[in-house]
Amino acid sequence: MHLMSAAVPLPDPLSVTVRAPAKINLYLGVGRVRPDGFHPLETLFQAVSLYDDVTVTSADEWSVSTVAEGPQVDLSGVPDDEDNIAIRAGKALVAHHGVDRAAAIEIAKGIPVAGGMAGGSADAAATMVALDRLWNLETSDDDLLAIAATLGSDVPFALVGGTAHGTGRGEVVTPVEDNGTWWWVVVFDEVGLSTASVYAAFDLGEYAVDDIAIDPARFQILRRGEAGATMAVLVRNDLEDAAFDLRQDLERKAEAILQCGASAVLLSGSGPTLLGAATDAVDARDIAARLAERGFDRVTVVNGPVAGAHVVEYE
Ligand SMILES: C[C@](O)(CO)[C@H](O)COP(=O)(O)OP(=O)(O)OC[C@H]1O[C@@H](n2ccc(N)nc2=O)[C@H](O)[C@@H]1O
Ligand SMILES: Nc1ncnc2c1ncn2[C@@H]1O[C@H](COP(=O)(O)OP(=O)(O)OP(=O)(O)O)[C@@H](O)[C@H]1O
Repeated sequence: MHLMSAAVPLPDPLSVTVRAPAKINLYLGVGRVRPDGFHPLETLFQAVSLYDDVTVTSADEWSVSTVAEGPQVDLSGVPDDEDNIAIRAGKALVAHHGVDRAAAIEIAKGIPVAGGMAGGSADAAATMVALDRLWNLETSDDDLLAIAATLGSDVPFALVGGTAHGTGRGEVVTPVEDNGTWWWVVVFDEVGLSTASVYAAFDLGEYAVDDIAIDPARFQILRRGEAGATMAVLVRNDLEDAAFDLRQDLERKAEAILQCGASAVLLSGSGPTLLGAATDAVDARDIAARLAERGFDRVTVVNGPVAGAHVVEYE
């Protein structure tokens, strides 16, 4: 697996910008909680066309600043200190190489905060790739993936992108053949939902089932690229009932998305973002327009799969 493209044009850039995608879980099977507090997962990740851009510049000390790119992004929950996962990622990379360096990190955030689309994980992945290029660290793919896993369960996938099978607590990522282009109507929420609280509600509701394995038919749908009508057969999210327990309004919202023409509705990761499945781009825009008519003002259209963290600017 090659996360990094081979050629770096110049030795000492002043700044590097890396783009990392949001993710959705087409399938999210969740088992009973493990002794370490995490839940075993069987998941199908898909990277979708909603992004955070992270720019890094060498500096005397670590800093991070964030700007919102779009009305779906409320920055109030984003730390501007060392709690920010981007700084944690930078420090983890530096520690791995045993070098004493720091950087100013600027995040242009298009992925909603605490929306279940792994925006923080995207920032962590983007920061690592950007710093690796800025300082020519030549970190191996395996090392990047290993460091990513220490930062969060979703971070390795943000490096890999595309469509992938996630196992373990989600951090073990294997690319999956996906020949389709999948269109989704994304319905954001005004209030975020904490991932840990949704997993806690999952335990409280005793929602774990014995069989979380992904059946071969789902891999076949992806391989054939049968988007559209088959999406309803493909999607599953075991965290849905737990998220609906915490936020009763989400179930009504999900019904509205179906009434507006989506062939299936799916909670994005731990929510509260909801996804409506569309057959193609035109269908997706029609569904989004109908939702807008019904007063949903935080709606966008995305497609997947798209690339994982990749350099977009090198100065
Ligand atoms: C819901 C998903 O987005 C689906 O991909 C992920 O499982 C969440 O991944 P993440 O946000 O990167 O989560 P982490 O930062 O690793 O963990 C945050 C918290 O979520 C819970 N957690 C996370 C992953 C997992 N497999 N089981 C869990 O129970 C734990 O309470 C953990 O303390
Ligand atoms: N760079 C960052 N961007 C967003 N949130 C961050 C960042 N660094 C730390 N955080 C903290 O992490 C919390 C979760 O952020 P994030 O936006 O990644 O949630 P999420 O999309 O629901 O995650 P996931 O889908 O992986 O469960 C935020 O509420 C915030 O307190």
